[in-house]
Amino acid sequence: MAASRHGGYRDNEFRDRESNFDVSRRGFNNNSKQEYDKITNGGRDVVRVGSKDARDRLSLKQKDIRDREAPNGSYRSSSSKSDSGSSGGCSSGLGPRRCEFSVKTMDREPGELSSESGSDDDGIESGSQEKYCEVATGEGNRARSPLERKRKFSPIVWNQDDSEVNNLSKLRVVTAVTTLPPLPIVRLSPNVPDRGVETHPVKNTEAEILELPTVTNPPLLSESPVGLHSLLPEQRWGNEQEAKQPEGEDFIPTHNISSSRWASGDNSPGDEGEINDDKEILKRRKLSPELGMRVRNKMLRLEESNIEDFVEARAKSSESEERSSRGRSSSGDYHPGNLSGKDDYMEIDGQGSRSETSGYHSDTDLEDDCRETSEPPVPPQRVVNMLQGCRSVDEFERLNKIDEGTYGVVFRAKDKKTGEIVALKKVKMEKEKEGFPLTSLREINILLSFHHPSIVDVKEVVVGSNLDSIFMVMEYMEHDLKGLMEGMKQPFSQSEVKCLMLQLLEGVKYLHDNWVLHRDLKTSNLLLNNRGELKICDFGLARQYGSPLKPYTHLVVTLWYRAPELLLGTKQYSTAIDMWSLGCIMAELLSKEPLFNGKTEFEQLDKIFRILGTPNETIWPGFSELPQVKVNFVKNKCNLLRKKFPATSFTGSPVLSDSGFDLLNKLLTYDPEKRITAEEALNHEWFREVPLPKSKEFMPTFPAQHAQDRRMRRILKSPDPLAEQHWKEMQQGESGTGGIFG
Ligand SMILES: Nc1ncnc2c1ncn2[C@@H]1O[C@H](COP(=O)(O)OP(=O)(O)OP(=O)(O)O)[C@@H](O)[C@H]1O
Repeated sequence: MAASRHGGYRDNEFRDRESNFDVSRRGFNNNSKQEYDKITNGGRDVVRVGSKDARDRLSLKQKDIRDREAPNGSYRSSSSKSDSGSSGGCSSGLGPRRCEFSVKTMDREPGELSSESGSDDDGIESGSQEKYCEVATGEGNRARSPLERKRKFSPIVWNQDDSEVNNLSKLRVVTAVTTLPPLPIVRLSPNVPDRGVETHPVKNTEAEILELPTVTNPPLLSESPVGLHSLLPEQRWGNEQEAKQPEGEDFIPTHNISSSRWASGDNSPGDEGEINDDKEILKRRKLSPELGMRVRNKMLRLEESNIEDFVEARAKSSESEERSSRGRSSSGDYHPGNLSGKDDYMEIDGQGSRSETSGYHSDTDLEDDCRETSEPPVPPQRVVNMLQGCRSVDEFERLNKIDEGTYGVVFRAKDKKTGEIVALKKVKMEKEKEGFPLTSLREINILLSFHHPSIVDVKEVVVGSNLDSIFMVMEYMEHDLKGLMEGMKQPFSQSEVKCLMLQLLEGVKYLHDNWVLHRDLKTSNLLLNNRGELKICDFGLARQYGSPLKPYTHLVVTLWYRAPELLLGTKQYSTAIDMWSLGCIMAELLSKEPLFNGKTEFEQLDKIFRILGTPNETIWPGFSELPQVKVNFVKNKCNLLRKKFPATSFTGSPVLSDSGFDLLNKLLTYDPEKRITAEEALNHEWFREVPLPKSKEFMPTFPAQHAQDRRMRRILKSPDPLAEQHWKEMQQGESGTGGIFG
């Protein structure tokens, strides 16, 4: 009956299969890929993408299905894809995992998480205050705050084997620099330690002059275990060197060239041994000596900012060591934020509201980055050995422009050598004279460091013929969810939404477990490929967070997906802001329409309050003290969300079971402390009830979107009246520094 439903695929046929699956999922975590596969594949543990047999069987099965579906011409062929790399589903291609948490996901007894919405309809629709409070306060969630819950998971143990955990003093140091490695932080010159470095002025995106240290005297730095001399090509870094460190002695693991994907022998079958000779590098990279030098210098500058961070991290870690040896509690709790020695330090973001648009990058954030080396940085497994040079973008054939965002233009391209189709995100360097955009540095660094099936994979960084252009080479994804839904006649089915939400939650859990807030989760930043895989992209606004909370800008997250605490001006926020966005996304996936589409912050809050009820001090302690609360908002005592998502509908409204509604409510809980966490959401009953989550392999496929359609369509529907004008300006201002990719 639903033969041509936005993909021409018969939903019921597979739903029946899915309902027969034996799903006894007892909690997902990053290490439970098999379980994840099991549930997303309907509990059939034989269907594991990583297994060739399974793939063969799957492809046979799918061929059979395809044959039957052929007339619709839209059933996805997953078997034909090689499933290489991280796109190989959850069970394959994960690469080296640094996220090997020793913290186990809490096992849950069946039935423990039963839906609490019960007869929500009555309570909510009648506007019962009691019922309203029950829903809006997220009573179902345990009272522990997400931060507390996160803090419980000290990152110390994340990357360590049990044997390593035994040595606490070693761990403390390791944590400071290994599991908390650096983002390439541009530091204000006054903070640059006097270690024989000179500074090069670089301006950040906010036109503020910053200075990056350039090493002129490696021997001085070599006093520290993070000696910069070790970054010279003839030196090797990484595990080997770390292993030689005497036990008990502080050591600072540094850039692990041997684990770099650009390092010799790693991912480059043609490279024999490490390339130490600059000329050889240039020859191999086919770059002119001049260009090669410029790439090197440029990249070296980025690398050095990392190094500087290591140096400072080490200083701080020693400081922290000292402090802890003096008066450390014996609890063993260890929080990354404490590394800084700034536990009681609180910066106040003095900047005012500057924009309501998404993608705003605040001074506060920049300053945070400049000053706060205490934050838990990204582990270094995938730190790029930039000394080895980058490939030129000329090695790619431009196919078409996919989209253009605030920070970059995205092209579809083909690797001339391998024929692989990739997405190239060109970093916008409009303000090149002001320095390399910090947002892009963050994005590159995070994406190169993180490796997860639900996070878009950045394969490498390449340079344009002019060094002003830098490109991230990403796996190509056929769609973004925003553009996709705009072209769909009907919204996703519940089982499809479950499949997408599970993948999304896995990705967000991975980020949060690794102390990163995405801060811009929205449907246009969720990519979907024709293998049913969802991946989060656009980490331009992502940042690390730590304990204790620090004030950040509240001007993050596109308006429609922005959490109420941000809209109300809080500057201390955490993972819960991403969870709110997930609630908005879940609702949008179910209904194909944005849930709260305000044009201004006020209107956005107004829309939220009209649907969820106006919060108060009872349901959200601390609410009345939020900066923007003085504004006279609508007083609505009813939560009308259930009306939008009824259990049954004859009017075409998207339906949602009690359990699904419970999850939605918990994601859209006002009080961020009570809002559900990614881990809890992954364990929610909704994912275990019928209809079960659709297997990725059985997700429908969609025709590829036309180049540029994505952005133009979005702009036409944008709530921002200036969006179209901005688009035209962007088009005009496009500078051609990337050759055919200009
Ligand atoms: N790997 C990819 N494969 C295919 N399309 C992609 C890929 N990465 C990004 N895109 C497309 O490009 C768009 C813009 O990418 P991205 O969000 O990373 O850029 P941005 O400049 O940071 O955007 P924004 O203005 O939303 O901040 C995405 O919405 C998506 O449609």
